[in-house]
Amino acid sequence: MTILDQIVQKKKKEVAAAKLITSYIHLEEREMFVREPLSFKEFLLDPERSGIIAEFKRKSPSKGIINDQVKVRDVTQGYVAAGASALSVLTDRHFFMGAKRDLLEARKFNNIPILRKDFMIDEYQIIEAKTLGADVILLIAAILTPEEVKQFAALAKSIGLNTLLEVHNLEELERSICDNLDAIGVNNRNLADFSVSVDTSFQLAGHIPAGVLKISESAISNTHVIRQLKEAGFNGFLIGENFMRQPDPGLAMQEFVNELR
Ligand SMILES: O=C(O)c1ccccc1NCC(=O)[C@H](O)[C@H](O)COP(=O)(O)O
Repeated sequence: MTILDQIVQKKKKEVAAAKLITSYIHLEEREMFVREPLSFKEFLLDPERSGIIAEFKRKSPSKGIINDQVKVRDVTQGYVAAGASALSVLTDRHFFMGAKRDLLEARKFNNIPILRKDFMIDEYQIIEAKTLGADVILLIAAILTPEEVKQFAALAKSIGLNTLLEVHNLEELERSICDNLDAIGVNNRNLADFSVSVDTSFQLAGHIPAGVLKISESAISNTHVIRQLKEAGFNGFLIGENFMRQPDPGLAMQEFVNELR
């Protein structure tokens, strides 16, 4: 491909993103849109932090209500004080009792990367994620074609967002790997039948290419597993229910992190 072809290709992407931005963003949301997202890698690889991506999750399809008595501000600030490397905030309302305003609220009071935890199936949601103050988007291989993963990751990169690709098996991993991924997360929960096994992470660890962060997601409930996952090369650990089940999730995380040290 000639330089001119490359310039034109890049320009097409830039223009496509610009068109989406102007058609999707209301004036008052533009301020957030121009905010420079934080680097997922920088925070996850910071040895002073725990490696934990702490999730705000009121409810889930597999467990029903987990905790609907706590406030986003209290929980997320508690997580940050306990040494979280990043936050994860569910924005799906119907299945998780999440809300877009939860993400806005978490952004307002915290200065570490925030993952918009949702089911991204359209470019619109990626643009929207940035207007809500997210730094990282989630692409779930099980619900996207390889072309969509590639296209969405490229769009995210073009507007400065980090991308976490979530896989559950080798087939999903191999078919979905592409450029512009910052992290690959192995979900220990089978989203089809909700069964959980951390062995899924150990099985896929060696197949994740160097240069992207390795994240283990779901069903992590003790520090022993984290030590084993670290030995297997994982840089990040997404934890929701284990903390959210407690009346003070931030305090629960602080005790967990103390045990990890
Ligand atoms: O958690 C669920 O029941 C669930 C069901 C269907 C799709 C996604 C689901 N969870 C999203 C997640 O990935 C988890 O919230 C996240 O990894 C934290 O898991 P956990 O520590 O087990 O709460």
